[in-house]
Amino acid sequence: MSSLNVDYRLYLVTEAYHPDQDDEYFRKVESALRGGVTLLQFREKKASSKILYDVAKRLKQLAQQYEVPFIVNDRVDVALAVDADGVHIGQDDLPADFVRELIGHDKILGVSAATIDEAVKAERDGADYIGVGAVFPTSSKSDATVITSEMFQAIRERVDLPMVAIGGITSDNVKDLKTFNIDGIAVISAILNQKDCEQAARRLLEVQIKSEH
Ligand SMILES: Cc1ncc(COP(=O)(O)OP(=O)(O)O)c(N)n1
Ligand SMILES: Cc1nc(C(=O)O)sc1CCOP(=O)(O)O
Ligand SMILES: [Mg+2]
Repeated sequence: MSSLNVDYRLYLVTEAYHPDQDDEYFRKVESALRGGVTLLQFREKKASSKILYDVAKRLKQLAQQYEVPFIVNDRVDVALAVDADGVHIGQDDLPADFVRELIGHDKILGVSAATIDEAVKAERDGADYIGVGAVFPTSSKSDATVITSEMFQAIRERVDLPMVAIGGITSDNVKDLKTFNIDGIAVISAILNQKDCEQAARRLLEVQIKSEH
């Protein structure tokens, strides 16, 4: 586990970089950062390694400008190449204990968990946080399965790590998560599919704060 103090409240996960919409992609991410995103994940499933490297370098620079940690999804090589602040891996990616060895203890390691066993193992393997979902149906990840609120609660009770909820979260349904004692939410479409990403991010932060009371 790293000793970094991370603010997990609003975790933006990126999607679908297209070179012909390069300006729009970075404009949206920067707008969201202005709106108060606290953590940024580069998630790109289809691009070449060269594009991943170039885009990751630019996103890392943006994140640094807004003093937000920069995490790379899946690709430990890309994370190391751009000296990202951390890596997020799932159950089909490299094993978490091995990734922890590769990245060392000064980097953030996030692991996806949808069961108690996965969450307990993630903690044992050195994860700094777990991403738990999908909490609602989502069209942003084709193989995401919605977990029950009982499972979510059971994971919360068994694991001491910071817990980020993901999947189908919007400013309308985020209040339904308030009983789960989460440390933050991770979203793609609730920010990036909105016209005004800055406003969308602000609103998500506001609703979270309101639903704490
Ligand atoms: C914060 C966060 N939580 C979960 C995931 C999902 O990771 P994974 O299960 O590896 O699926 P892909 O995102 O790689 O398709 C995540 N990316 N971020
Ligand atoms: C990347 C990801 N992982 C999930 C999981 O359940 O592990 S759901 C998901 C997609 C999140 O996108 P949106 O906020 O648009 O629903
Ligand atoms: Mg993955």
